[in-house]
Amino acid sequence: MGEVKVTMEVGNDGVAVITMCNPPVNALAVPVILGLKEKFDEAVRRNDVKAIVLTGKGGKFSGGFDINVMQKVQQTGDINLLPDVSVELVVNKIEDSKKPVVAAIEGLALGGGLELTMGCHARIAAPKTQLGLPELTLGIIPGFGGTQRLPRLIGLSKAVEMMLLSKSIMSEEGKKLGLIDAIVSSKDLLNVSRLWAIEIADRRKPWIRSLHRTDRLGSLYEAREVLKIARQQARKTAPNMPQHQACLDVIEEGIVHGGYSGVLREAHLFKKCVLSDTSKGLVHVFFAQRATSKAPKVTDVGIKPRHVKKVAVIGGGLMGSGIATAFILSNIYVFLKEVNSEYLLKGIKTIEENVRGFVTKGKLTQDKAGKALSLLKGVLDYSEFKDVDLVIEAVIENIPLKQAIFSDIEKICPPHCTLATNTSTIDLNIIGEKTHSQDRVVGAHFFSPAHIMPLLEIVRTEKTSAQVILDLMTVGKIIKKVPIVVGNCTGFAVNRTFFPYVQGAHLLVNLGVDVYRIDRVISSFGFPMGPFLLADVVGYGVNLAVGKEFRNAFPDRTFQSPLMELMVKNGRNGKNNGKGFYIYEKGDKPKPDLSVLSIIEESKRLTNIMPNAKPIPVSDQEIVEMILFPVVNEACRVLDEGIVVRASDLDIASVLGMGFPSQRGGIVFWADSVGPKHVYQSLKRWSELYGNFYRPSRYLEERALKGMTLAEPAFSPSLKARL
Ligand SMILES: C[C@H](O)CC(=O)SCCNC(=O)CCNC(=O)[C@H](O)C(C)(C)COP(=O)(O)OP(=O)(O)OC[C@H]1O[C@@H](n2cnc3c(N)ncnc32)[C@H](O)[C@@H]1OP(=O)(O)O
Repeated sequence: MGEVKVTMEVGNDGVAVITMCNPPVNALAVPVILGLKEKFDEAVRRNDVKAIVLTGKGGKFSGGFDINVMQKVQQTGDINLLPDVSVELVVNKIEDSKKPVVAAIEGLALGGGLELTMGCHARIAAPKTQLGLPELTLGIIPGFGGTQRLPRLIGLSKAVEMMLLSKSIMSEEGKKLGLIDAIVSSKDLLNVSRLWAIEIADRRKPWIRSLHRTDRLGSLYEAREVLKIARQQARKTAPNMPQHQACLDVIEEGIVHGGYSGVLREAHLFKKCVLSDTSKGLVHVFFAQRATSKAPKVTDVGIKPRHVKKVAVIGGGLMGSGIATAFILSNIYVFLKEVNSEYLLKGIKTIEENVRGFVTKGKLTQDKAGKALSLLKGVLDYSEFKDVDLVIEAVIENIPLKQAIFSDIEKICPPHCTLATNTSTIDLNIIGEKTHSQDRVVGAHFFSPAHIMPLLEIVRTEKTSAQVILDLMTVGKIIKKVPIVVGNCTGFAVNRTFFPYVQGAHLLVNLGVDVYRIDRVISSFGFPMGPFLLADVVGYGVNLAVGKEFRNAFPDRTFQSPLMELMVKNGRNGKNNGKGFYIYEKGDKPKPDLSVLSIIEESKRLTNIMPNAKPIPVSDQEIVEMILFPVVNEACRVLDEGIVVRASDLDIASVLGMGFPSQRGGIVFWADSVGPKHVYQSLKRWSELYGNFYRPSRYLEERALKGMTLAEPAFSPSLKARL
């Protein structure tokens, strides 16, 4: 922390170079902001300073305002912890300075970082510098004048797109758009910036205050049209994210009443957004995601990850081909193994389609797609396995088959090779039982579709070595996944925690609640879709198999719903045979298929759990709680058993693996904001009415009664104090 500072050096040319230093990304922590104010004052005061250059140390300009400060404000409610930057620093000390200021930008300028540069009178950047205003992903709006200056520099449409989609651009594009005045090599960056600053001072280059510009804004009519369309789109794509509308409001204020007025309104709404629940949730997710890269006894024991150059994937089904796609897209060689050429060709075709999908969506160039596919080789035997670094088995869930594969690969692969399985249900100790390499056996549980879903659950047994886990975590990040390290149990951390989600939905249906209402309520809570539409999309086979697994593992707390079996018996298997809870017509939203109601009636007759044979009355909130509190309850058991190392890993798992709304911060964070006591008391009441499925766990009960949060570690000081 001693390195957090702002320095100033004045050269013989009369240029003061002000440098921000707060490794690794020069986040604008409070001391940096105070340091900037002080140095700008000094530079303006000093007679030997003619012009100013603002830059960041270590090859990075700045990653933006320090998100830790925002979290502190959220935890304490003390808004005064936020320093006044937008007016006091950016307008008064930089933009309205008597001396010209040039930003010398390298590496990245994000959020508040980019906003500082836009207050300067010119921006010079190194090639491939990342520029963006990603604030909306944190539930806030840009707060250092970005909503006003970006549209004035690059035009309203592009600025709105960059802010609303939190889309960064590279300096090359920035130059074309007018955000960057010149691109020069990193080596020349400071020199060119100094000269540029002097030239402005000498009036040989224009002295431009971005906030005063209007030439890129277009007419008021045009601006209103752009904003109207953006508002409509945001309502559709980000219905639960109030910061999107707030951002557009603030932009409009500036267009109608002038930039300075916009800056003031922005500062006001920025503070409001910081204190919003949406931002609390999203800021939590930001830190929770970063925390996943630290695994105790793995990342803190001084070992270094080994390079994974070649990977073998066994099984070219949906999972195997998705996994192979993820690797080749990140420049890693993949051997895809199948048992016969028919299956192999099918697997390769799926991979080609996956890759083409990225090209169609504009996420990959044709060139890169070709390069990726050239890294794939289909094989029918193990001969290529002799020099692979990682094998991922992704065959059907069959114990003897998996055991046989693991004994084979143990013999053929080199001794350093990691032996991973993508099983989602089978105990890893059983899979590795027939090998002598249990220290190399690990779970690499991807989520379907594996080339798209960002979560990777790394499952360790008591025998898995730290090196193997570290290697998998590292390669996981290379293929752009977020790896969470978890322990071995039925369903591991993610499926196990979310198992009661489906169960709760089925219990409610059998208690008389309408399936379509359940789906509606769950999507308005923020899930991408409700549990029944999800079942349709995934197919009922998965649902039934997983259900059986959990019934066996946790017979005391599973609810036996006959509904899925009845659906299958009636020839229904969801979207893939066009017969599910919904009707699927091309180009249309799925519509309820009311002919399903008779099947639901039969299920209710069979379970016969409705009190007095009448549907139970429930509010929308109760629907959410009766489905999600059992998930919280299972999360508590997972925490209690130490299956995850920290509660926030389950938050990330729920957001990235299960579609839990990120603005609610993840399943445990949400439960803590609702209050463990309320969760506990509700479950207790329902367990008396509807049985064991709702029985509160020991962990939940203890924390609710002690007034603790679910997230705090068992050994936290606050627990000790209570003991
Ligand atoms: C008023 C203003 O408008 C409000 C704002 O500016 S809000 C902030 C806007 N900025 C952002 O959202 C950027 C967030 N950061 C990122 O996206 C990425 O960290 C990055 C692209 C800057 C760098 O990525 P990468 O090189 O992979 O490094 P990464 O591991 O993510 O980050 C390195 C460290 O910097 C920290 N960090 C990055 N940006 C930070 C920020 N703005 N504040 C505080 N810490 C930050 C990370 O938490 C991480 O810390 P850790 O090692 O202790 O976990």
